[in-house]
Amino acid sequence: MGFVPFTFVDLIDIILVAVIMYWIYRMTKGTNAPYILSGIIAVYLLWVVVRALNMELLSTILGQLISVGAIALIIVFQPELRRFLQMIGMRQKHFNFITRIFSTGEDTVQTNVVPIVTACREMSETKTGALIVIGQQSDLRLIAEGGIALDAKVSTSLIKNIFFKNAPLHDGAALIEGDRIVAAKCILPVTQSDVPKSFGTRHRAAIGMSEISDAIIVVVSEETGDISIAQGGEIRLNIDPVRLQQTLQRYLTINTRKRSKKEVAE
Ligand SMILES: Nc1ncnc2c1ncn2[C@@H]1O[C@H](COP(=O)(O)OP(=O)(O)OP(=O)(O)O)[C@@H](O)[C@H]1O
Repeated sequence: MGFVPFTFVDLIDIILVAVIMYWIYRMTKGTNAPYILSGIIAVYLLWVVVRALNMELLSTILGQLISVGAIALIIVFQPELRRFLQMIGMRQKHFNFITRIFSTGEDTVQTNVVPIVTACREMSETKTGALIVIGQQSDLRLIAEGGIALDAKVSTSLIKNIFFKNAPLHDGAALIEGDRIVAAKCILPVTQSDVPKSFGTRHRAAIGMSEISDAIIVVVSEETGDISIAQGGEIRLNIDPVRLQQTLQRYLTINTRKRSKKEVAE
């Protein structure tokens, strides 16, 4: 018996399936979707077996179930599909070839974390609620467009002013890119993952935003004054200002290094 021929197209096929499976894993991490998905796969496998055994009645019933399956999938996985579309919407800024050619390098200005950390420390002391998104490579235009455009230099006073209780812009998130506060009063996507019941919408929005982009989100709790930081779908609760500064600097440095490596490779 000879070997099954393995072509270059088969290799691409396997890589693409692996990438899709990884995406599905990332999008469904922490939700009930994997259980539903395994149920669907079980029904499908049963249908294949039943058909192979020529069991007419069962095969017809399962076949009918599977034919309406596509619509059922869209309904069941609506939150995940939504997150997936948002993820595509917030693709990397440099992914776009045309943008890369015409890029002036302005978007690589490093964020100075010191005024942000000082503002968070002072807001923490006064228990002023805040939600700050620090953008990196993901394109956050959609988020900025949902808020009020600002385009002002990052400063401690301005951040505190935005989140000052009852100030017109205090509700929602402030978006920082490079050294500018791009917008305030932005609405972030709330996570659909399983998070502790004690998490309110501000913390859920921080996690949700970090799931669909590479942004770093800093939260100051209005209830406790605690500072938390969300990145990559994970949230680190109650970190002190010194740790906040170190963590922000580390996240931003990692990304800058990744970027310069990419630029060298290009
Ligand atoms: N999707 C969202 N996008 C942006 N900001 C949001 C969003 N959801 C809630 N917020 C902000 O969070 C505030 C409500 O926070 P809430 O008390 O529900 O959350 P929390 O996580 O318990 O935070 P805290 O510890 O500060 O009370 C809102 O007034 C609004 O400013």
